[in-house]
Amino acid sequence: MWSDVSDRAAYLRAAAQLRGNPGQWAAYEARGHCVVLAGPGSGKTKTLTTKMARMLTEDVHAPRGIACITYNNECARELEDRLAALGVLHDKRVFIGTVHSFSLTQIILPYAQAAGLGLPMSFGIARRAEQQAALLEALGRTNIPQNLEFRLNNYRRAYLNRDTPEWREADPNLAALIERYEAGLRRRGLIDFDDMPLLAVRALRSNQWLQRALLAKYPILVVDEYQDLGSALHRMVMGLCFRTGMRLFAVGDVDQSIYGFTGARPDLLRRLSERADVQTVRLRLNYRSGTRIVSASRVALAEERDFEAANADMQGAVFIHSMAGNYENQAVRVVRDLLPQAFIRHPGLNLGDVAVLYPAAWIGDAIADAAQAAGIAFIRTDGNALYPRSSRLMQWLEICAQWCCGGWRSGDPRFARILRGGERLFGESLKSDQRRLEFHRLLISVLWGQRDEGLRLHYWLDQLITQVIQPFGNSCALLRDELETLATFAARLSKAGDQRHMVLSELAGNGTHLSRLTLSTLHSAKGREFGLVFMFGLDNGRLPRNDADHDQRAEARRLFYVGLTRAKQEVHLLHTTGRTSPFVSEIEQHLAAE
Ligand SMILES: Nc1ncnc2c1ncn2[C@@H]1O[C@H](COP(=O)(O)OP(=O)(O)OP(=O)(O)O)[C@@H](O)[C@H]1O
Repeated sequence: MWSDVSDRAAYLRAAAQLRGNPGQWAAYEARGHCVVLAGPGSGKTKTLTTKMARMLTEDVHAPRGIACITYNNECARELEDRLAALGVLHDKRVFIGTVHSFSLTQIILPYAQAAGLGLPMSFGIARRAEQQAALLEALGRTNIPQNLEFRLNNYRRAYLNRDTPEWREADPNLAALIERYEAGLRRRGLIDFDDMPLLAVRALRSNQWLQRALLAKYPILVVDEYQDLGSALHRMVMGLCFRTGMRLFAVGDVDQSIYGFTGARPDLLRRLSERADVQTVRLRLNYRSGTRIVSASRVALAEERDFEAANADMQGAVFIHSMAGNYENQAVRVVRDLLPQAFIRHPGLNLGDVAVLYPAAWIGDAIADAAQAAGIAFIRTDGNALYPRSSRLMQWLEICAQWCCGGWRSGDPRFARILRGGERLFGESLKSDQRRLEFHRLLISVLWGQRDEGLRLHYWLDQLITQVIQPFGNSCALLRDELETLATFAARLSKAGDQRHMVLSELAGNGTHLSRLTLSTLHSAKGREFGLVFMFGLDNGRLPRNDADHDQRAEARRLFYVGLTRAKQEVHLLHTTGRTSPFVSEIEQHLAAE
């Protein structure tokens, strides 16, 4: 949670930059519902954060606040960082998080009983093993067929209203299985991840007073990356904003929709922007990328768009590399040749300005191994990362580590931020003032006593786990998954673990991206920007996949577009010789014709 704007000058300075762009300024000045629909690098996030800082100062007065919903915890962290840079401080006035966490913390936990959701007084969030046990029971089998969980969850997301005939008619067997599965979870006193938005929508639909209670708390709803958020959020927006009176400020880009496979519906954003009671703003200028990268991205998208680079003097460059050998051989070439050559062209950049992006996490293993062998520090943000980047507990530990590695002296991060983050995580067990005080006391004493960046991470973490995390976290139902993630990571740090040599500064560095090469899937790179981008593994059969149908091929094309548009100065498209992705071939033809 965040709060007051401590430094008005910071957001006013940011606003002065928007003034030169009529679209951004119109969005900044909008008083009613407003949707910003614009391409990559056009300043959607910049406009959103600056406007949020302004609305918190000028439009919404304490104790009321603003709820801001975004796609995942990584995007939420990006927004938190950008807001912090605008002087927006932490407290209870602002919610920033995913649809799931909004549903859980703002609707289900406070109102489950009053809203008649049929949940027990005390319920927990199902761990993976518990979900599987409930599903096996519902199936009456000993194994779960491949893809079933994926299909089941997509079905739940697609048919929100179970009172309609479609719920049962579209796939009667699946609908019945889901009902048995959910009943099994409830018997165990559990809800799962996908239950969260579903229960929240149900609670809102049948309780007008609940919509008004949320309006009282949050008169403004801000939504980032609208194209990737599914029907549940759209339903909430329809109810809360267009029937109950919350003001909506949403940004998104249909061309960057890359989560259709999880049930995201980009057409919902388009429909929203077509409403007569919504002011729709379109932005044309790309502030991020050089002119050559912008024109290559138009080719990549294969749709008529009028985007232009904001700075015509900045050309940027697009390189295509046909590479022999397997991914391991190719990765060595990236690390040994291409990366050093790029630094010679751009001596002002450092590793933190570079990303290697690839279509799937396993392809990233080759780059990670080559970087490790070459002694290059990197940070992985994909599924094969040291720990899931989406873990709020691990994100909090990263800032605790930063504080111990010098933040205590520089004020970056501030201890108040660590404290509030901790209070949010362990909130369930901090109900009394005395308990909260005890938490503050223990946390400061453990962190203060371990201010040494060379400290073995295993030792540092062990102190924190035994003295703070276990005493305050073990009784928190909402932390069960997170504690499992932490235990897995801690095991890797132990004497027999593959990460036993890790020191504190490495965990701190994981949270900053500074001076580290970023390794990421194309999906996880959404919303980010880098000076130099290497897109690795762009082979036919991988992007798009061999078995892709029409829609999947279109989504693969958008994914390619998202990757390409992360780059400011240079983008490198790398593919295996003889297996060029058709998307790369199109760019090749475009470059040849230039
Ligand atoms: N009016 C402006 N003047 C100068 N720089 C700007 C302006 N608007 C945006 N920028 C800069 O352009 C870059 C891209 O902005 P931002 O990340 O907000 O774009 P976005 O539309 O959210 O991009 P994407 O959809 O690709 O994630 C940032 O470095 C931002 O600071």
